[in-house]
Amino acid sequence: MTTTTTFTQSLAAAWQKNNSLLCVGLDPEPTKFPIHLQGRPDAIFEFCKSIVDSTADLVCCFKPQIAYFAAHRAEDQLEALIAHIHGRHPGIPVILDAKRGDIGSTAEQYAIEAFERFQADAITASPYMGRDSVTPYLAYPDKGVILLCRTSNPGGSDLQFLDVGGGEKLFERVAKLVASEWNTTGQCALVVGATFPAEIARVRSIVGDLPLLVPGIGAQGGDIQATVEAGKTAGGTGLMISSSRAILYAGKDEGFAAASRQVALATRDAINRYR
Ligand SMILES: O=C(O)c1cc(=O)[nH]c(=O)n1[C@@H]1O[C@H](COP(=O)(O)O)[C@@H](O)[C@H]1O
Repeated sequence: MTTTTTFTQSLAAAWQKNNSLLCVGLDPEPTKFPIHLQGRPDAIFEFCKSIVDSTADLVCCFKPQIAYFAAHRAEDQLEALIAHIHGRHPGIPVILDAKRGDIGSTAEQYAIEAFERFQADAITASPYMGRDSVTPYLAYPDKGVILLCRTSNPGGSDLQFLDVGGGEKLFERVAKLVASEWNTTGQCALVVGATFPAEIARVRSIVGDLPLLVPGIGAQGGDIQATVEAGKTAGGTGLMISSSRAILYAGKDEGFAAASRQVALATRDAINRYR
């Protein structure tokens, strides 16, 4: 009998192996690439591959954002990049950040795209179309489904802070629903922005040890100490703290990947100080 490693298990193993709660976000913007890569047809793949290879021992996961590839007709480079991560850095899970959300029949296609075409280990999705819109992703028992709860952007409050009754806010209802009713198979996680540490603490108090994807440190200015102290589990894990631009564009010339490594190392260590 073959046993498959689930996203949750891979994540837990990577937290331990690399002693890291850092997620490097792969949001490639060709205009920000070093000159020697610009104009190359495979520039997006080469840029991301260099970042991946120079940071893989420092992270608990990678998170490519699909729009940065699709906008440049570079889905084939995303496919190649995920295959490269799996081949060269086995055990490091890949989250496809796609923030999908649609009726079940369409979500089935999104699931095929994420898990069969791109071979991602987890996907980000919106919870707002309800349980049946998430079921097609949960049909892949080894994959993770990371649902938006309290996003890092200022406008996240427009809807997520609405009172849904008795003083309960919408993001709290999402946290409760996902942790108690949707996570029957242990595949779910939530997105909570680093820009709102009080809400990270609130979500942690609702969801037990559920993994939290926490973007918003680095370019968006989230505080690392406040984020870790609010979100860590009793065991000092439970978090995928994601940073994209601050790591990707740390350097400008041929030594860009080494510069990214330095920032990733400093960020991982800063996170570890508060675990
Ligand atoms: O799901 C996400 O990853 C996400 C959720 C959220 O609330 N805020 C947020 O910034 N993100 C993503 O996280 C990344 C943040 O990038 P940086 O601000 O450059 O670190 C982008 O790819 C966003 O799309």
